[in-house]
Amino acid sequence: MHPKALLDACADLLEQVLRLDHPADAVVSRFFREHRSLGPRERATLAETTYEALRRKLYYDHLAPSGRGPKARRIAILAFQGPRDFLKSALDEQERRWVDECDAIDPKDLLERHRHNLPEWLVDPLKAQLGDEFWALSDAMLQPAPLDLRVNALTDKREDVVHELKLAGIKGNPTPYSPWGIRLADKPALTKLDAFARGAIEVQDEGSQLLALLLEARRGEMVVDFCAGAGGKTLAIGAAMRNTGRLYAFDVSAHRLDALKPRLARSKLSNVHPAAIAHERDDRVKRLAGKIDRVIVDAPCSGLGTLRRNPDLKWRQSPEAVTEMTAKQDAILGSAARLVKPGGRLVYATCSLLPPENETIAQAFSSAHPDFEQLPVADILDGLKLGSSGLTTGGEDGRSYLRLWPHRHHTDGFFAAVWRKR
Ligand SMILES: C[S@@+](CC[C@H](N)C(=O)[O-])C[C@H]1O[C@@H](n2cnc3c(N)ncnc32)[C@H](O)[C@@H]1O
Repeated sequence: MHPKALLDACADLLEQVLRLDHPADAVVSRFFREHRSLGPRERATLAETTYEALRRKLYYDHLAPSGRGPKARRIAILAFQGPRDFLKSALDEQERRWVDECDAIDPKDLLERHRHNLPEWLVDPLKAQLGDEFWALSDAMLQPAPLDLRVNALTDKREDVVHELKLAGIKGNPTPYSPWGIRLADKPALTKLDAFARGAIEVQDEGSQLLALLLEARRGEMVVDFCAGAGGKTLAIGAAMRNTGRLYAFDVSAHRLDALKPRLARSKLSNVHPAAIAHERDDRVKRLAGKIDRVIVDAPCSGLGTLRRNPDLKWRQSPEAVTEMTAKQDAILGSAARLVKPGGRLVYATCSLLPPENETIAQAFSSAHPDFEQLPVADILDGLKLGSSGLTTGGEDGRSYLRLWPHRHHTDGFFAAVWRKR
């Protein structure tokens, strides 16, 4: 594609994405469906430029007025993810000079907001938790996330899959925390690989794998994944159960559960039972009350731990939406807890970085449910021989909750709390 045409396409796509009225990934997918002739490299440039524009939106909004032409084109030029020579061949002389001036700006001379590129309402709660480390987090949030895979523990060994990928020209290393994980060096297409087709690998962030591990689901048990979505954790848990017992995958979104089905077919698991529920107090939930060995609530949340992948969330979320979310989280956790039988385990998890969606929900649950004893996450990680150092916070000794941060652990941001029903 001619550089000018690709830059125009970037500007068209950005014009749609920057309205922020739909999730960026949905807008990008629709754009690709409407422009079927785009090749894989062009698609990569379009997607990466879009995500870069969303990541550094405040910075680019600050620079854009000094350029000329439609705003979406100016942002597309500033955020363009491709060789500089290629970009410049799409520009006129004046635009080229402008790009050079912008490239020469020293980040040290910028206002804080143009460096961290976060909305103000998010800055204070993050600084309150991290102090000076806030800058390491905000830098990490401006980078794309690595591509992590989870090896299907039912069918394959991690070292064999690493070797198989290597033979296919794909470099990957075992992840530091999850025994199932492989972190790839690049972002290759995976769907044509035999390992993918036969269900030996799934794309899953290492942090998400750790949440599934915290459930410690065993052979023959009755387990519920209460907010299963497209089943990232369901598939990991089903394999950990060695395809025995019964694993219910509940969700209020039948559409999301539909996306689980092809993954389930590839995985060779036959112990998973997806079921759409109307709400958290659905009759199906009531019928299983007190009968379940382990329940995981991967609650709907602000998603702010995933800003590397979903940078539009920081512009589409608001303090009001977070407050609404916490009421939902509280209600879902309370209902899901009724499923757990005496001696059973309950895991509450989010991919949020905000205490009101995390520690506050967990503490309120503990206070309201004296029949649930909180288990220190660090004890579980140590028991699994995964090592807990630096992964947990809270309680007198900092061992209560799992707290993963992109800049420390190179995973998405995750929280988890665990209880045992007395
Ligand atoms: C964080 S996502 C789950 C991701 C999934 N566990 C995974 O690992 O791929 C949260 C899910 O909760 C679902 N949800 C929202 N409200 C719910 C409710 N009241 N009961 C059950 N699920 C709900 C959403 O549809 C969404 O799929």
